[in-house]
Amino acid sequence: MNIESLVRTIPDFPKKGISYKDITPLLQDYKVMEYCVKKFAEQIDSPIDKVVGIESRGFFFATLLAKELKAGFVPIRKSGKLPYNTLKEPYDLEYGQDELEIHEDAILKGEKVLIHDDVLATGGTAKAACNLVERLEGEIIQCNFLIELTFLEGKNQLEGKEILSLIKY
Ligand SMILES: O=P(O)(O)OC[C@H]1O[C@H](OP(=O)(O)OP(=O)(O)O)[C@H](O)[C@@H]1O
Ligand SMILES: Nc1ncnc2[nH]cnc12
Repeated sequence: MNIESLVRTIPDFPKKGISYKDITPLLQDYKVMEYCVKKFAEQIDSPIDKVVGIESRGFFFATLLAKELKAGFVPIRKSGKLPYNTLKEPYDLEYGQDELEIHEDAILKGEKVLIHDDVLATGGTAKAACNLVERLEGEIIQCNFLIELTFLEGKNQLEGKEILSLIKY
């Protein structure tokens, strides 16, 4: 299946100079979503306790993947959205700055964690997510992404982590 053809590139969104990868066409077909979930799942060879999805586009596949892997789902959200006690991590992204949060009881010490997001760009977001999981003493088994913008070298931020991306630009 050619999933790359279902990613739409929007020039100068949300800021001039950014070539935005829009995954919404890919989400419109449940067979494509099934295919992606299968592709992710077949490259995870140890049991997973929690799949962590990063707000907001990371949530789409993280919940599907959690169900497929018979794991729990944990949201990492942007500042001020989670209602209970949280841990916070500031981060930089390709077009700005923000802060991510996780509930303090979302991951138990030693739990095996898969981190998912739609896009790995500069890696700031994924790195902050890894820091949050590791502060809760979760063990990160893999970080996976639908899309990796290799020219931004986000992988360098995730040294020592297993990384999987279905589509690379
Ligand atoms: O590797 P980085 O340079 O950190 O960028 C990747 C992040 O940027 C996008 O999220 P965005 O902050 O645009 O939020 P959204 O998912 O809510 O649209 C994307 O979904 C990743 O989370
Ligand atoms: N170019 C891009 N397209 C979509 N999401 C992104 N997140 C960071 N950079 C992005």
